[in-house]
Amino acid sequence: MTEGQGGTAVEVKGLVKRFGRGESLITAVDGVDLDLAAGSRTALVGASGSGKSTLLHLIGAIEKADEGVITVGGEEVTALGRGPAARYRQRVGFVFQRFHLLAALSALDNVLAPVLPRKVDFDRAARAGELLDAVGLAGRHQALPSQLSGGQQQRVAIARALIGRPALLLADEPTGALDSATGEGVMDLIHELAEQYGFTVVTATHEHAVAERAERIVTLRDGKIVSDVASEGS
Ligand SMILES: Nc1ncnc2c1ncn2[C@@H]1O[C@H](COP(=O)(O)OP(=O)(O)OP(=O)(O)O)[C@@H](O)[C@H]1O
Repeated sequence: MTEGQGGTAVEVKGLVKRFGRGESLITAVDGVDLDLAAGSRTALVGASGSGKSTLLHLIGAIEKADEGVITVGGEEVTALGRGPAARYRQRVGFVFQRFHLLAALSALDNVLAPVLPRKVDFDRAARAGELLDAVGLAGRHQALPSQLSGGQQQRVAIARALIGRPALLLADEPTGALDSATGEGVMDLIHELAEQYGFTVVTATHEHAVAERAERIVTLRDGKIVSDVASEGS
C-alpha cells in the first residue's frame, strides 16, 4: 500500500459538543455515532449551522468534545492532552474554504512551511516539488499566491496539507470559494490524490455536486445524523 498506509479508520461514538451556556447554549454536535473505513471518502452535508465544521474540528482535535469518544487509527483522540493532540494534528491534513497561504512565500515554500520546523524522514524539498506536480502545478513552484488563480491556490493548499504524509484529510468547504467547475475539479483532485497517496477523506460541503463525488454522504441536522447513504456517483 502507499505511504498513508491506505488511510486510517475513524470511529466516532456518542459525540457531543456544546457552545455557550444558559439560554445561549447550543449543542453543535448532538450524539453522533459514525464509523469511517480506512481509505473511504465521505461527504458531510447539511444546512448552515448543522454541525459539519464542528464535527470536523472534533475529529481533527482542533476542538475538544464534551462527551463521546473519537478513535483514529486505533488512537483515542478524545483522550489526548495538549502535547499529544498537537502531535496528532501534525499527522492530519486540513484543507479550508480560504486557502490561508502566506502571501510573501512561493507556492513551494508554502507547501514546505508545515514541515520546516519538524524532523521528518523524507527530503522536504523533493516531496514539496512532487506534490506541487501532483496537484497540477508543475512549472509554477516559484509563483506567489497573488500570481495564481483561486483554484490554483487551493491546489497549493492541498499540497501543503499532504506534505506531512497524513493518513486522514479533513476538508471544510474546500470548494466554497471557487466557481462550481473549478470546485468540482478540486474535489476530484482530492479524491485522486487519496487513491494515489492512500488517505481517508472527510469533506464538509453544502454543494450537491461536490458531495456526490464522495462514496458516502452523511447528512447532519441540528448536530444529529439524519441520513447516511452511498452517493449516486459511487
Ligand atoms: N466557537 C463557537 N462558539 C459558539 N458557537 C459555535 C462555535 N462554533 C460553532 N458554533 C455553533 O454551533 C453550531 C454548528 O456550527 P458549525 O459551524 O459546526 O455548522 P456548519 O454545519 O459547519 O455550518 P456552515 O455550513 O455555515 O459552516 C452553530 O449553531 C454555530 O453557531
